[in-house]
Amino acid sequence: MTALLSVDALRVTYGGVTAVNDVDLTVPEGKVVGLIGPNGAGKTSTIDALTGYHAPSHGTVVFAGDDITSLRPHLRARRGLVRTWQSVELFDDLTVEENLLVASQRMGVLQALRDLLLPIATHGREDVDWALELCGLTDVADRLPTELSHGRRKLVGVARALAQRPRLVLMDEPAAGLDTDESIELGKHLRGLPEQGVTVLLVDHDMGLVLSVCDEVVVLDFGQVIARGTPEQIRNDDAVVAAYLGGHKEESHA
Ligand SMILES: Nc1ncnc2c1ncn2[C@@H]1O[C@H](COP(=O)(O)OP(=O)(O)OP(=O)(O)O)[C@@H](O)[C@H]1O
Repeated sequence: MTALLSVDALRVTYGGVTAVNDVDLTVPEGKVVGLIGPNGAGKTSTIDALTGYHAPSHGTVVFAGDDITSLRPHLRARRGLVRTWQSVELFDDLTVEENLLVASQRMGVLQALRDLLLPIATHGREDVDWALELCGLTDVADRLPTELSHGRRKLVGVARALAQRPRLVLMDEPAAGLDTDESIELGKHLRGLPEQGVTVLLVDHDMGLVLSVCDEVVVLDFGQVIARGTPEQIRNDDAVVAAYLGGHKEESHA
């Protein structure tokens, strides 16, 4: 199995706080990999380091065979490594489709040349239609985000990342705030991504979602990997159970 993303000895610090310590991670192409852990375990810090939003103090990040450890976020995105955010910041005065169109525009010389040659409305249209379809949003393409349920707005956040045609999408808590039905709906869309050529690294507290959609799961606690394996192995792992029960009882949904 080819590794699309491999992370070696990643360390992330904020001043004197070590949020991620010596983490190795492999995301094989065509898989959905879960990254879970109690509050403060270092999940978002890991995503920030992998996408270039916070420079790691140690370690390497290799994507599609290239060392991207020092690459800026937009250059990683251009190579096909994109993320979603915990809070969905959509443009409320643009339609769902327009929100995706904005995301699908790639900046740079090629974009400028296309601006000269093509009407703006045609840019990225195929990618946007594809992302809308994948997330079951085609019927609300012309609606404003404020007209949608919280669950569907979260899906717009996912679709916005997909409209960039990523090879790997890192999702930071896409199920936060969703009810059970919305989470199941999201899971169906996530599970369909590998066959569309999109590999997924999924961070979420919704254990039902993570254990049902992921091929493998990595568990962090206090910035370190404490377990990795199939959902079945993780479900029965003593260290994982202890991490979630010991001192983290506030995570009733996990
Ligand atoms: N900007 C920051 N400055 C200082 N410390 C930070 C910063 N961001 C995160 N931390 C600390 O780093 C550790 C890991 O935080 P992080 O947000 O990565 O965890 P998490 O697993 O994503 O948590 P949650 O599930 O609550 O989102 C925590 O101790 C947190 O307080």
